[in-house]
Amino acid sequence: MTDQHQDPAQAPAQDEARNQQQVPTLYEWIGGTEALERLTEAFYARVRKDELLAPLFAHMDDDHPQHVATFLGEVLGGPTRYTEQHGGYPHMVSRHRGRAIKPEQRARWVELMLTAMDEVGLPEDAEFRSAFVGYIEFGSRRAMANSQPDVGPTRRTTIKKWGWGEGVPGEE
Ligand code: HEM
Repeated sequence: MTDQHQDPAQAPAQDEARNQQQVPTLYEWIGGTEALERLTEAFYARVRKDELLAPLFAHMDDDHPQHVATFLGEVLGGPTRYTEQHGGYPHMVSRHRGRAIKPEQRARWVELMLTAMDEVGLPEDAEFRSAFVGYIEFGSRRAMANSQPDVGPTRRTTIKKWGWGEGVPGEE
């Protein structure tokens, strides 16, 4: 059936589906793996020099920033490489377990991440920043909770995806 002959009752739903397909993922919007790796390199360079955070990360591998970039890429709707090649969600949780992250360390982690976002020139539109910062806030609070002594096993086994939420590009 051509567009000319489509049932008018179905047209709004089809328009909506078409519009939704045009909305890029946060992964595409940020600039893909290359942008995420720039972000995590700049971020962990700051972490290494930070008095509150450096002790927590004293033993991280050189490829830690790259692994976190891969994880974030999957969260933001990019390739599912962290799940396929790096142990997925359970591995990420296991790396936070038992570290007893303190509230002031989490807050500093978020602060340095926001600084690094500006440093590497991530998109500055309100829609992108609010969505990404929303995830950083969410993920850092989950990491802190899962790092506390005596916390039980997590129910989640797969990486949670994050999208635009209420602020989608192109809307006022
Ligand atoms: C959105 C928030 C966060 C995400 C997405 C995240 C992600 C990750 C991932 C993917 C790993 C494992 C990397 C690998 O596979 O090698 C990891 C490890 C780790 N994370 Fe996080 N993390 C977050 C928040 C935090 C916070 C708030 C802290 C502490 C303030 C923290 C401390 C650590 C530490 C200490 C490790 C282990 C480093 C090592 O290998 O020695 N994370 N994180």
